[in-house]
Amino acid sequence: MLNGQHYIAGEWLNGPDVFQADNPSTGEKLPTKFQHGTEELVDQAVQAANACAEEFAAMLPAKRAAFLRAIADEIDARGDEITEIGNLESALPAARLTGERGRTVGQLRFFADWIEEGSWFEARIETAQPDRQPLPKPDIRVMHKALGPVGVFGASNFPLAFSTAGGDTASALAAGCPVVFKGHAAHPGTSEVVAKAIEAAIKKNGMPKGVFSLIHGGTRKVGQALVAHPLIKAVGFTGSTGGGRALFDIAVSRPEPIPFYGELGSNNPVFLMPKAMGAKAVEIAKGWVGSLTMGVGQFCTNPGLLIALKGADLDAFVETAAAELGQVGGAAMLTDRVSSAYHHVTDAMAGHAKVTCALKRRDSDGPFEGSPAIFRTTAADWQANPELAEEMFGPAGIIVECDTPEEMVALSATLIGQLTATVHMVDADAELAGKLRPALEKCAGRILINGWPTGVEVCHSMVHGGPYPASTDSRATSVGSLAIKRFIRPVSYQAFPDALLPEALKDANPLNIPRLVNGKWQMPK
Ligand SMILES: NC(=O)C1=CN([C@@H]2O[C@H](COP(=O)(O)OP(=O)(O)OC[C@H]3O[C@@H](n4cnc5c(N)ncnc54)[C@H](OP(=O)(O)O)[C@@H]3O)[C@@H](O)[C@H]2O)C=CC1
Ligand SMILES: O=C(O)CCC(=O)C(=O)O
Repeated sequence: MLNGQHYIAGEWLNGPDVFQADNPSTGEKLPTKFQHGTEELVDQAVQAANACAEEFAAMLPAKRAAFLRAIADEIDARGDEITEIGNLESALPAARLTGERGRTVGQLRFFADWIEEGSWFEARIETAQPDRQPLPKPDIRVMHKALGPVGVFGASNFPLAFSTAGGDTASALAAGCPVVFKGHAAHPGTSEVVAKAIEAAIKKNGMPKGVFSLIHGGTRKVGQALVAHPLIKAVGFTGSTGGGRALFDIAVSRPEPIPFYGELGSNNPVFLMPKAMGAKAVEIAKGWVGSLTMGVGQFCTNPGLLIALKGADLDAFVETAAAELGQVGGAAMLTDRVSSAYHHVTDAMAGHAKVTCALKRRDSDGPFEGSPAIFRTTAADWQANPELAEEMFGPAGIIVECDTPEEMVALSATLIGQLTATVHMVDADAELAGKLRPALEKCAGRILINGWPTGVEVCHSMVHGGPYPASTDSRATSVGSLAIKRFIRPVSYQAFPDALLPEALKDANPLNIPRLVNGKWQMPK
């Protein structure tokens, strides 16, 4: 049974007004009335987070790891409830939500293992050389410490893996940062059930109450107040370029600017190499359709921009893709806003003088409907008309036709920041693919060969980010163990007596973690 309340530092609280989530499948309001957030409630949550920030940061990794694992267990224990409400609020099918839950709990357990392993501290020790000439060298040690309370914004398109206990929350808690989570109005019930799982884990593990709060929105002031709050030390965000940029501007304009890690939009260009197209255009087209339509195309990794040589192979590709897409019906998108934005951008594309429409349908008049679409243009027109590079968040792609391989290479050098870039090739395309690599390294966070970018693997070598506008900080990732780096900072300790040092830096290495000692790695016993 949902209560519709905010979860603030261990209490379930009301706000001044209420909102209801939409059921995207019917367009009707769901019954639960959720409380609006306020600036006062944001302050209450952040104050509580700040009050426990030092204790939480100083906790031994094993204790925080047990907490993360308990959250995962509590989410699993509510699996059916989460799938049921998640489906009503997002229209995502049960199988997708079950898979996303697996990714979410897997991510929490992954971070638990990672903080226990200990190399994330990046502990380095340089021992003193009192006799060094001309000056003695002091003992200097460094390790990474939690930044303090972190604000997290849930994404509409991943109600679990990029939401309440999703990647940003998991990496911030792993780092030792209390989290104040701003829920997405598209799935407040899903957020409430997951917050109840976190509440249970807090109680079972004796965590301080301020370590996690969920505050619903209902008004933009909530998110703005969270980013502007003087005690918030960093923000994690997944969403639109416009929303992310507005909040980024607040974060960096504060009297004390803070890091804002926004994972924003991307076209995810895919280069179809000529020899690969000659050998398997139909197979590649089928793969593209699968990736393009996954989750009604509502992935920031959706491959929405294809670049290929014009000719018979490309025509066969488009024919296959259009036929395959003909089998994929339109479906309800996440929100009215997402669906309206999709229709707006695809209508503009279809009406553009420099674009040919290879496929565009509207399968129903439902307010949240989104149907597949394919557009074609030339490389010259694509480059001369920047509006053709606008992200189409949904199951739509634009194919850019090049006259020559040289034109493909030239186009690659004009790409703006991307989460991913993909090359489909066979061995005989290696020379051309090699020429693309420098430009793709420059624009993208992840480069794939013969794969599809949807479905980000949670692992140690993942980068889910990229140069702006794909993200607001190209040095960061929001998925994988490197994500913890966003919420920690290095502190050096000079000439500290052993007893005053944090555990990670004590001579005896009580945490048994890898450390760089006088320039040489010492591995745990
Ligand atoms: N990069 C990605 O992965 C994603 C991109 N998108 C893109 O975003 C579009 C809209 O989807 P949505 O998920 O709602 O993303 P938004 O960016 O609109 O919203 C994300 C979160 O940020 C808040 N927010 C947005 N703008 C502001 C602002 N100016 N001030 C304060 N808070 C703000 C929203 O609050 P509130 O709910 O109150 O508006 C919400 O909590 C999609 O059509 C798609 O283009 C969507 C999902 C993922
Ligand atoms: O492709 C994925 O698995 C993740 C995509 C993503 O981060 C997003 O759509 O927000």
